[in-house]
Amino acid sequence: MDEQREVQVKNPCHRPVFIILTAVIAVGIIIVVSISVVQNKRISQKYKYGIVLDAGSSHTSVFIYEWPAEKENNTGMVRQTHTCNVKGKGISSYSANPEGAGMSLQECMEEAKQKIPVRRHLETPVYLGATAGMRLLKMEDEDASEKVLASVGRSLQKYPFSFQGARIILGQEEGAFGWITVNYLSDNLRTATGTLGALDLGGASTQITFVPKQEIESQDNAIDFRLYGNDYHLYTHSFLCFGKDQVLRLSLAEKFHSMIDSTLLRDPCFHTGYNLSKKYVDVFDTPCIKEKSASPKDFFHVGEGVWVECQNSVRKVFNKSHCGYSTCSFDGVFQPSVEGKFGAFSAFFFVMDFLNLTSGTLHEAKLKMKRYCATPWKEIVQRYPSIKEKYLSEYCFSGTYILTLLEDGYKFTSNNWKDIQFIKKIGDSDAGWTLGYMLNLTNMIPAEAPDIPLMAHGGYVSFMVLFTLLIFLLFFLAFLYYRRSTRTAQKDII
Ligand SMILES: Nc1ccn([C@@H]2O[C@H](COP(=O)(O)OP(=O)(O)OP(=O)(O)O)[C@@H](O)[C@H]2O)c(=O)n1
Ligand SMILES: [Ca+2]
Repeated sequence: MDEQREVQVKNPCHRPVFIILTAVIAVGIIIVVSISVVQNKRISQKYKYGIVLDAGSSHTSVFIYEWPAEKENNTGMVRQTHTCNVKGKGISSYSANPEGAGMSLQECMEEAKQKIPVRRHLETPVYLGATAGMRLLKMEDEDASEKVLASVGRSLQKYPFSFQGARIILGQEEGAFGWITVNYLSDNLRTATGTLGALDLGGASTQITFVPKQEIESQDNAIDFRLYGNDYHLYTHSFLCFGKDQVLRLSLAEKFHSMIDSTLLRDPCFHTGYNLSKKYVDVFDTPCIKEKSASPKDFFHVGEGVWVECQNSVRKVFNKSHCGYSTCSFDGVFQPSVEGKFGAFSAFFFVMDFLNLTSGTLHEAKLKMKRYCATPWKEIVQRYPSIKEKYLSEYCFSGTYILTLLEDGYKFTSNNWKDIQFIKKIGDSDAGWTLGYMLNLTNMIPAEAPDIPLMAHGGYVSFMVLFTLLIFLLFFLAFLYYRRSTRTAQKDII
């Protein structure tokens, strides 16, 4: 009996060291398995989708966004996977035929059905936001604007997605969501290391949004956000009628008032040799022009190509006569001094990119514009045969308007000109208000910072390798210890 008990006591598996070693190994294996399960969930991740329609004054675009389902609240996770340009003009041009507005969206929405996996259709939200074109139509004919919105709403409801509404967004929203988009895509919101101002130029309105150093004197221009645990106090303004198509009309109307021969409009913002018969209504039929001058049905639009005179004529569009605040941009609108870096997108980019003015100094930009505007129309048409003549004819005017708006309107100078980056996209996604609008409506940007991930991928791999090696070492030590203990026990018995 005594002999048997002695053998049992000496069994090495029952010794404390061995038990501790086995427990450590077991815990180690559990940790390694748990971490690898949690970490590798990422591989089998599912994606979610969202659709935003940007119903602009000149055209409508459909944007499809995608993000990993489990990382909804992490910054930088949403990206644009597809975009479709609706054929034809913007929805506000369908005021006389509202049904046409809804029908115009069909082709792009069919495309969206193909691009988004069928199992995600029902839960995919669809938002339509209309901007300045519809704001102007509402001012002119509220009933027509409601019919157009109802038509696009009916059309979008026919698709298997989750329709969330079609509405005219406010100018402040357009500015603020554009700012959120560029800062989200640049990963500035999580890091809080400074933000990028946003400059958006459309056909019918333009927006400026940034974090100012000065106090915001007008409440209409102030917006507050708390994003990822940081507070932002933004200045924003949307100038209705200051999109480039409306300013062209304003500028032509201004020239009409001082014309001697009302059938001949001489224009320094168009190239020499440009001569086209245009309709008077095409200039004046907009609520942006208050004073309609009595003119004939048609007129000849004749180019003169003189940049300095063009800039003088564009300057007349900015009303600087009154300002009820310490500083104003124009039209009596309060604006603090521009601050920090800016991203300038949509027509700011299209025009400056075409004119090769996205880099260089303000002085160089002016010299290039002078040369470009003085180039005869015949030469311009030959140089750019693939560009539609209507667009081509307007670049001298548009470039001049952009330089004047930025320098005389917003008060950028040759010193901070380099702080303006003309951008189309950041990564895969277009700069514009649509992404910020969707992030806001889906609550995808939390007010407080989300939890930091367990560990970065590099750290995870190193941890797993080291931990596995450690477990092997422990196994080996346990084996050596077991062998030595059994040998000693056998010797003791003998
Ligand atoms: N490749 C392109 C695309 C567009 N445009 C012009 O740029 C202007 C504005 O385009 P966009 O930013 O798309 O304006 P919208 O969103 O339609 O207008 P808004 O924001 O004012 O509603 C329009 O005059 C359009 O003709 C351009 O010159 N070159
Ligand atoms: Ca726009």
